[in-house]
Amino acid sequence: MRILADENIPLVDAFFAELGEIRRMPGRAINRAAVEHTDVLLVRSVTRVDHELLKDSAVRFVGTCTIGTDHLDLDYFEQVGIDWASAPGCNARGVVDYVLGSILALAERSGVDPASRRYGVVGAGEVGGRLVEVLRGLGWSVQVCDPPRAVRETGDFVALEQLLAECDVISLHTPLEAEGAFATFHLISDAELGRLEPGTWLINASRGAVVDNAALLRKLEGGADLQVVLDVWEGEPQVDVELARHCLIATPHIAGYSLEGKLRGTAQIHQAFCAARSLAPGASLDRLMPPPGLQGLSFAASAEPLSALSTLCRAVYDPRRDDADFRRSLSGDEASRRAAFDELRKRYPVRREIDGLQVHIDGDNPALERIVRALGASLI
Ligand SMILES: NC(=O)c1ccc[n+]([C@@H]2O[C@H](COP(=O)([O-])OP(=O)(O)OC[C@H]3O[C@@H](n4cnc5c(N)ncnc54)[C@H](O)[C@@H]3O)[C@@H](O)[C@H]2O)c1
Ligand SMILES: O=C(O)[C@H](O)[C@H](O)COP(=O)(O)O
Repeated sequence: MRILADENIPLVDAFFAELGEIRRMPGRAINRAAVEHTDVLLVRSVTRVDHELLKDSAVRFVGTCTIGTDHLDLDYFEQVGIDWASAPGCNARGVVDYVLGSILALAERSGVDPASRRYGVVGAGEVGGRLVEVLRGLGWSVQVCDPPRAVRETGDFVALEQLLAECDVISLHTPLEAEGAFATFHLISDAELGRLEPGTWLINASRGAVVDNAALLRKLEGGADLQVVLDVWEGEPQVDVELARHCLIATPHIAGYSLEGKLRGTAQIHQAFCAARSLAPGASLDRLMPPPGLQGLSFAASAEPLSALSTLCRAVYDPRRDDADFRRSLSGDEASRRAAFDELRKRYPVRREIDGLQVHIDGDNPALERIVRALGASLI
């Protein structure tokens, strides 16, 4: 079997070497010539996989080691009988950690208690659903907008208009859908931005085009009292430098880049491939996941809960480091900025997930215990 893999997929050898011969390429360079003699194509989000790419190829399985599938033409796969798989939820926790870190940075910057804010989560699937659980676990007020779920389930869902008007922290976690009853392309544009109260925080770690970037820039240049965190951009790897400069946190699509998230992505695709071909999976992630460098933290019983929350989150991951690296790259010309966007992602440092922490509290501190549980960390 001939396997072509994006060079940024970790552990490809461990999971796929016994299944066939592996070639690697930069994801953006994968083209028709490269896939011509390929049976299995393993990609990340930067490779558009459609009729144009696959029409003369031997590809019969496409695996994307990502949550998002907006780069795949799934209708075409269906039409021509190409098996495919994505990795639902693989890096959802990493995105939650990114959003938590961003909220703490916004709170510190504005001198506001994050517990006093009203949170609005738009899209409550793998990522948004976990985020809602963590925020509610912390005892914070959360509204959820998810129209597709609202038609299927009974639950406490609100309309987007209500959420935008009533919440002062908005976090977007929808898929990017260009068409259909629940289309999300430019879900947040002039009208929606106009509904936001002064002092709102807006976070987008879903897909760039869920927010109309030009409308957002107009709003910010008009002096709107709006604090913005963007991990994803319309037209990546090209980024609107002015928009990035107006953001409190700007990062190159790394919200989900925890080590666990990346390795789970490969493992899930391996499992899906084996299931599609009725093969027994030959490798298991349990044996391949390295232990985290930071394993535990210890607090005195007198620890102030909110400051302990910051300590816990930032000990593992602080998105301001990624913001600083990205911001430095914005001073170059367009070609160097595009290259830097990809390079920062390719050379991304090892980052672990907050729920892998073990926390000891030296005595009784129920408020801090609640925080530890809400984060999904273990109390020892
Ligand atoms: N920045 C990153 O590194 C990163 C990492 C992982 C995922 N993502 C992106 O995050 C987004 C969410 O991923 P996920 O795994 O939670 O997806 P998911 O499919 O599990 O959940 C998406 C949720 O959005 C809801 N939804 C759909 N249309 C909607 C609409 N118009 N309004 C409100 N809700 C709507 C769906 O019903 C679903 O519950 C995707 O765009 C994904 O590509 C980004
Ligand atoms: O969809 C996803 O899983 C994420 O957006 C993922 O982090 C994208 O990373 P990439 O495939 O671009 O490396």
